[in-house]
Amino acid sequence: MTQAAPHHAGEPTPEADTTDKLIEFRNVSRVFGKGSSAVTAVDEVSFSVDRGEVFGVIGFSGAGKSTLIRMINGLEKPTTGTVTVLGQEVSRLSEMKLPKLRARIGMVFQQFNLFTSRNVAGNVAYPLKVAGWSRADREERVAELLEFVGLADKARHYPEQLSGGQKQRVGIARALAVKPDILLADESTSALDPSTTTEVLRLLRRANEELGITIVAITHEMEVIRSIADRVAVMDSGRIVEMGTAHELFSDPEDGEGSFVSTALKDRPDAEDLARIRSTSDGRLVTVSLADSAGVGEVLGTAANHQVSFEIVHGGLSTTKSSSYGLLTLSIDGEHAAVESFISELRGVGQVKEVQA
Ligand SMILES: Nc1ncnc2c1ncn2[C@@H]1O[C@H](COP(=O)(O)OP(=O)(O)OP(=O)(O)O)[C@@H](O)[C@H]1O
Repeated sequence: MTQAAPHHAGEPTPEADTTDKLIEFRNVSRVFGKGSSAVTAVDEVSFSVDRGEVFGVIGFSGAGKSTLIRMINGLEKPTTGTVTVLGQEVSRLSEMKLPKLRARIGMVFQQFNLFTSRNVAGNVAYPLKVAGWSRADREERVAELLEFVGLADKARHYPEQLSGGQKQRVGIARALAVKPDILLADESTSALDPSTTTEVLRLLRRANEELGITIVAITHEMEVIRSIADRVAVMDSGRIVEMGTAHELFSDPEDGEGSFVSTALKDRPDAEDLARIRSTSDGRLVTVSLADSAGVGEVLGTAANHQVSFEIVHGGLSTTKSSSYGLLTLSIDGEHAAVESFISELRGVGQVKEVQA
């Protein structure tokens, strides 16, 4: 990346922030402990996040997601490698400069972390007070933010009077208060029920689309990635094992036992499903991965012309932030040659794999 020469030892100038790569990890590892008890929480990770992107990091518990996100705002330091945020190498910033960088990075937490003794307006105003905003400016900004998150009528309520979803909306308003460039969302919906999750995800999406804020969201919930992420990194044992657009990941997940995406999507029938399917149907089983669900209906509609019949025995169609995809398992009945010709037609709309029953 392009970066201006440091103006004195180890501290790049703020003007270095001219790049569209807001965050860059280069060969970053973080090891906790020493010797035989050492744990490599993050292992040789490299990726970058562009301005305006929603970047999701997903993986099983203990994969290293929290450690990774904490390196973005300097709460953790890499053992090796470099983390550059807004043009500045985080671990080289002085105690004086780190708070300035942190002020440009908002954070939303799983447990909301609101001040119970302050009301909603007081919680949202807090970072503005720390940043030295005048009372009049604070009041104006708080009103604007509460309007944005749909809680204008709750300004004088205390956190204990709010639902989980409302508390998280206060958390988001507070994180956005000082107009940061980056929002870090650490399992922001994990404590919420499904309908509240949707409401909070919709708000994060609006923050990205309407305010242009770059978001890094770490989660173990596929739904979060599916509905807001542009690009995704899948972490396993400290490493990034898959990375791509949300669409690539969902429409063509890595096969194999233990692959996070395959397991979470349950995209292919497992042994139990197969036994159930086999007890009711003896057709040829294939899985069709659709990178785009357009066209599949038309092909399925030609089954009768091919003199085959089929049944969708597993999977379905779904959408990501920007597109649709599908993973269908079909049981196809008919003469061998007819089934073959129907399958070759299916290959025109997706990737077809035989399912070994
Ligand atoms: N301060 C620490 N000291 C020692 N080990 C740590 C520390 N922080 C994290 N670890 C270890 O590093 C590994 C990665 O942890 P991390 O919390 O980053 O994973 P995670 O994917 O965020 O998991 P979760 O979703 O459960 O929080 C784990 O094995 C964890 O026990």
